[in-house]
Amino acid sequence: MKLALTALNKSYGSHAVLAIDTWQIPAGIFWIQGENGAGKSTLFRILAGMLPFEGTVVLDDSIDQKKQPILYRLRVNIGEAEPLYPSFLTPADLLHFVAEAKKSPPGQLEELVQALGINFLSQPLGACSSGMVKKTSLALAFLGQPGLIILDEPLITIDQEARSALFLLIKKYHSRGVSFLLSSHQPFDPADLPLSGGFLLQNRTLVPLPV
Ligand SMILES: Nc1ncnc2c1ncn2[C@@H]1O[C@H](COP(=O)(O)OP(=O)(O)OP(=O)(O)O)[C@@H](O)[C@H]1O
Repeated sequence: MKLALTALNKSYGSHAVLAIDTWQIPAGIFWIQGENGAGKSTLFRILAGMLPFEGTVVLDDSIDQKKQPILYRLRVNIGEAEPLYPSFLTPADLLHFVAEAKKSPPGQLEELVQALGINFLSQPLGACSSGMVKKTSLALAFLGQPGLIILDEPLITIDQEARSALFLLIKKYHSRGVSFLLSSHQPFDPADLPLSGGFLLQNRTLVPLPV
């Protein structure tokens, strides 16, 4: 997987949030850091195809998000920092819907449910704790056959067991060729996760950081 951005600009009204001339990452696991309000979630939502922006985002030198939106969205998944879902839906409803939309291979959904300890499949999300909702969102982010999985603050609200399960899943999918973009205000322990590189989002652009 290779991701390349060119002349990417994003503003909310008159508030400019991102101005990235060029940025490229090869396959790997990358940590994006930045202060509160630096624009990490905005960048992640743009990369996931959820927000309009100026510029180009291209995967593997060939899949342009704006020109091949369906193919692009099959290859890029996101787990949002603070996911919000309709309260009447259950984790099972969401997981089955997304599994179908993302062309999930047989057995994948069950494997993710088991790995993340989602033993509340039929409980409406409105009655789930924030950690339960977050675990559901993390399972959703792995569904299908993505080349890139973006996880915005994946560690918030989940317990130690789920955190270990998540690190194992990231390593397993990475060994199959999936790349990851992660944000976290807490550092990742190299014993938990082998990072390929890091970037700081500052002054609306991305600066490489030593890992
Ligand atoms: N929908 C929106 N409308 C207007 N401004 C927004 C919107 N979403 C984000 N912003 C602004 O864009 C800037 C970047 O926000 P963003 O959520 O991308 O930052 P972040 O780096 O993810 O922050 P945090 O670490 O606090 O989660 C902030 O100044 C924020 O107020």
